[in-house]
Amino acid sequence: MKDSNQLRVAIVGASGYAGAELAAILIRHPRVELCGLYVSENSVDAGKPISDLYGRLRGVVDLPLQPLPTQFDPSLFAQIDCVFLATAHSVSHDLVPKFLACECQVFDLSGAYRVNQADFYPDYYGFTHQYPELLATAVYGLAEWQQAAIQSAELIALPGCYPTASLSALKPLQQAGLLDDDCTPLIDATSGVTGAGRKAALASNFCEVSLNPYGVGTHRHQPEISAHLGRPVIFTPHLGSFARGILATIHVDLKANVSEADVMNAFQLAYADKPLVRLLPQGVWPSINAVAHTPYIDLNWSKIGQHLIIFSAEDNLLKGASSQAIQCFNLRYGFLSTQALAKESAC
Ligand SMILES: NC(=O)C1=CN([C@@H]2O[C@H](COP(=O)(O)OP(=O)(O)OC[C@H]3O[C@@H](n4cnc5c(N)ncnc54)[C@H](OP(=O)(O)O)[C@@H]3O)[C@@H](O)[C@H]2O)C=CC1
Ligand SMILES: CC(=O)N[C@@H](CCC(=O)OP(=O)(O)O)C(=O)O
Repeated sequence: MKDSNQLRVAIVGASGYAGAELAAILIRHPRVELCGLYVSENSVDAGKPISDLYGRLRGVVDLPLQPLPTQFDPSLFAQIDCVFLATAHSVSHDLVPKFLACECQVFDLSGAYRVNQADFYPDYYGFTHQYPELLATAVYGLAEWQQAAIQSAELIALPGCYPTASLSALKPLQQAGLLDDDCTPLIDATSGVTGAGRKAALASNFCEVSLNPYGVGTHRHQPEISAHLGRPVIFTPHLGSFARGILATIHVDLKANVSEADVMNAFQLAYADKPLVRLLPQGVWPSINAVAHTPYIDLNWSKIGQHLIIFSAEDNLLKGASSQAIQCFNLRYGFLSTQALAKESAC
C-alpha cells in the first residue's frame, strides 16, 4: 500500500458489464479506496456518473467515468496501488506494461495474458503479442488452483468465463489421475448474453438471440482450457436467451478401476476448504438461477459405468470474471478470500 492501510484501486473499462460489477463489489470492500473509474478517451460516457448507466448503483457508486488519455500519463496513477482492466483483449495487451511500470499490481480480465505461448495470439486473438516476457510472468487467476502464485504476482490474468466453468469441473479429476489416458473431455456450455459485453451487436440483439452453438471448433477458449488442463478438449459454446450465467455439461471417460468414491474424494480434496465452490448434494443439479448474481460456482456429477458427466454453473460476470478477480485480489493482499463477496468463513 503506497500511503495508507487502504489499497487505492482504479478500474479501467468501468462502464462495461464486468467493470460495473467490479465497482459494485469494490465499493463495499473494507480495505479498498475506489479512486478512479476509466473509459476510453472518446467514450460517449466520459464524464457521466457510473450510476447514470447502472441505476442500481445510484447512491452506491456515483463516481464519474473518466476518459483515459490515449497518450498514457503515468502521473495519473502514481498513487494507485492496483488496477483492474475490464477492457477488450487488445486494449489490455497495450495497457498492462504501462500500469506495471507505475508499480501497480494488475488484474486483467481480458484474454491478453492468459496463455504463455506467443503463437496462440495471432491465431485466436488476431494480434502478435508484443510482451512475451510478461506472458511468462503472468499468473493465471483460477483462484482455487493458484493461491500460492497469486500471493506474489504482479500481473494476474483472469480466466475466461467458460474456462473457469470447465477447469473447475475437470481439474480435480485430472489432478487425481482419474481420467482415462485416451479421454478427450467434451464440454458443451451455454452462456447468457452479457458474456458478449455491453456494446451493441447484431448477435446480441433481443430479436436475434435464440439458443444456438457458435464458434464451433474455433473458439479461443478451447486452447485456453487445454493449456491449463494439460490435455486436449473439445469445447462448444452456445448462446442462450438469458442475461447472465453459464451452465456447462462435460463428458469424460474414467480409468477402468475408478469408483464413485474416488470421484467424490477428488472433488472433496480439491474444494472442501474452498468456500466459493459448492459441491451440491446428490441429485441436486447446478442451475443458472442458483448462481446468477452470486460469486459461487456449483458442481455436481453423475457416473454411468466409467463415463462421468459433470455439471458446472456460475455467473459469467462474477465467478466467470469480476468476483473471481476480487477473489484473486483478496489472495494477493492477504485478505479473506471471500472478503466483500460472501458471508465470511474461516477459510
Ligand atoms: N462479459 C463477460 O461475461 C466476461 C468478460 N470478460 C472479459 O472482460 C473484459 C471486459 O468485458 P465486458 O465488461 O463484457 O466488456 P464491455 O464491452 O461491456 O466493456 C468494455 C469496457 O471497456 C471500455 N473501453 C473500451 N476501449 C477502451 C480504452 N481504449 N481505454 C479504456 N477503456 C476502454 C468501454 O467503454 P467505452 O467503449 O465507452 O470507452 C467499456 O467500459 C473483456 O476483455 C472480456 O473479454 C471475461 C470474462 C467474462
Ligand atoms: C456469450 C459470449 O459471447 N461470450 C464470450 C465469452 C466471454 C469471456 O469470458 O471471455 P473472454 O474474456 O475470453 O473474452 C465469447 O464467446 O466470446
